This record gives sequence, structure tokens and C-alpha cells, in this order.
Amino acid sequence: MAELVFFSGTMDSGKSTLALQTDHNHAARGLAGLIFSRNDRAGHNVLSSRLGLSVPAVEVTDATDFWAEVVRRRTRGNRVDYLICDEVQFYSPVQIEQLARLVDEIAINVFGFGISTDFRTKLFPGSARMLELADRVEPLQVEALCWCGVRATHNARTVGGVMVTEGEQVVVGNVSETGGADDVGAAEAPTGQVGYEVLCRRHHLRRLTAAVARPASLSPQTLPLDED
Ligand SMILES: Nc1ncnc2c1ncn2[C@@H]1O[C@H](COP(=O)(O)OP(=O)(O)O)[C@@H](O)[C@H]1O
Ligand SMILES: Cc1cn([C@H]2C[C@H](O)[C@@H](COP(=O)(O)O)O2)c(=O)[nH]c1=O
Repeated sequence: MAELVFFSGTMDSGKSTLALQTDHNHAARGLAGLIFSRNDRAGHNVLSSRLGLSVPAVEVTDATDFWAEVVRRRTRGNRVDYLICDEVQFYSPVQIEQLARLVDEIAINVFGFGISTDFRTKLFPGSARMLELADRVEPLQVEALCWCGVRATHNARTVGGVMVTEGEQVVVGNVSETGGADDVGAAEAPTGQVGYEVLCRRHHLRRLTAAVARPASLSPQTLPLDED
């Protein structure tokens, strides 16, 4: 039985890496897949992982019709056994319904990867439809961690280093390389620079990012080293 699977996790939890591995494993067994993404941080027509690997991908736009895309390719004689769909949070609910139809009517496996909720903890429309329609919803195995060490479950947006809860739902961006505590402080960050940080629910709801909880002056780099 073909399946619609939703691999869901916070930003930086390994979704794109898993998407690349899923494609590799299926292709290695002689299956033919199509890779889609939308608004990858590395640009258009690409699926990239923070581990450094990236592959060409079909860029999803508002006009993309997955049903038509697959039928067109198959009519030309090209095999399509499975789809890898990254950044599904940016797909429309109608596009998610097209993916479900491909599973049910043409028996194509569809592997979707994306974040469920935005920086306000609200579901993206595409992710909501995935949660509603998927045969399986799989959490990522590798835990992304909040600065407190607990599993990160939510995505925070910062503007100029300060966590915000209002703004456009879609702003392409990246998490801080360092997790926040020794990141550019609010006062130093250029005004308007958007960043993201993954947090546990407790700290997301309290707006306690790493920079707030552990100000730069107390970051590990500036603390005296332990004497052995
Ligand atoms: N230098 C590194 N060494 C080992 N693992 C890394 C390194 N950089 C990133 N990672 C891993 O890659 C994960 C992010 O992978 P990625 O597929 O880009 O995430 P996502 O698509 O969910 O945003 C991190 O959670 C971490 O486990
Ligand atoms: C929380 C949140 C995220 N985004 C954007 C930021 C990134 O470009 C992607 C997530 O990519 P990743 O591979 O999972 O790191 O989504 C957004 O537009 N709005 C948000 O609220």
C-alpha cells in the first residue's frame, strides 16, 4: 500500500537530511523519484541539508499541480514511484490534497517533510492539511534541543535578536549557528535581521530565548574556566 507520510519536526531537526536519505535509499533500489521543495534557504530548485549535501529539486510554486506534474511525466513514459516533498509547510492545502490523491489513485509513495507550526505556534495551512490527511505522522528521531537541554518543540523568530510573536507567517531564514546564548545580542544585532531559535514549549510561551536566559556576559565563553 502506498502511503502519505509526514515527517514533522522543528527547524534544524534533520528533516532535509532525512529527505535526502529517503531519496537515496529508494533510488539505490532502482525506484524512480521526484524531489520537490519550496523556499529552501539555499535558493530555488534545490533541496539542501545543513550537513552540507544538496540536490536539484523541482521548485513548488502557487501554480504547481502535483497531480498534473506526475501524470504528465508518466504519460511521456517516465516512471514516478515516489515523491520527496520538502518544506511542505509552504504548500497549499489543495496541493496536499493532490499528494493524497496520488497516493490513493496511482499508488505513489509520498514522503513529506516540514515544520508543523510557525513562530506564533500556529499551524501552517499546508502542515495542517498534512496532519489531517497523512497515513502516518513521524517525529524526527534526532532531538533538536532548547537552550535548557529539553527537546525543542517550537520555533521562535527573532528580529534584531528579540523574540517576536507578530509578523508575516513566511519569512525564509535560518537558526543561529550557536543556539543563541553567545549569538549577537539584541542591542548589537542589526535592526530587522530575522533569525530563528528552537525552544521547548515552556520557554517559547515565556519568550525566554537563550539570549534572554543567559545574557552574553554569562555565556560559557566568558565564564572563567573550571579549575581541575
Ligand atoms: N557540523 C555538524 N555536524 C554534525 N551534525 C550536524 C552539523 N551541522 C548540522 N548537523 C545536524 O543537522 C541537523 C539539521 O539538519 P537539516 O536537515 O538541515 O534540518 P532541517 O531540515 O530539519 O532544518 C542538526 O539538527 C544536526 O543534527
Ligand atoms: C518558524 C517559521 C519558519 N519559517 C521558515 C524559516 C525557514 O526558511 C523554513 C524552515 O526551514 P527548516 O529547513 O525547517 O529549517 O521556514 C517561516 O517562514 N515562518 C515561521 O514561522
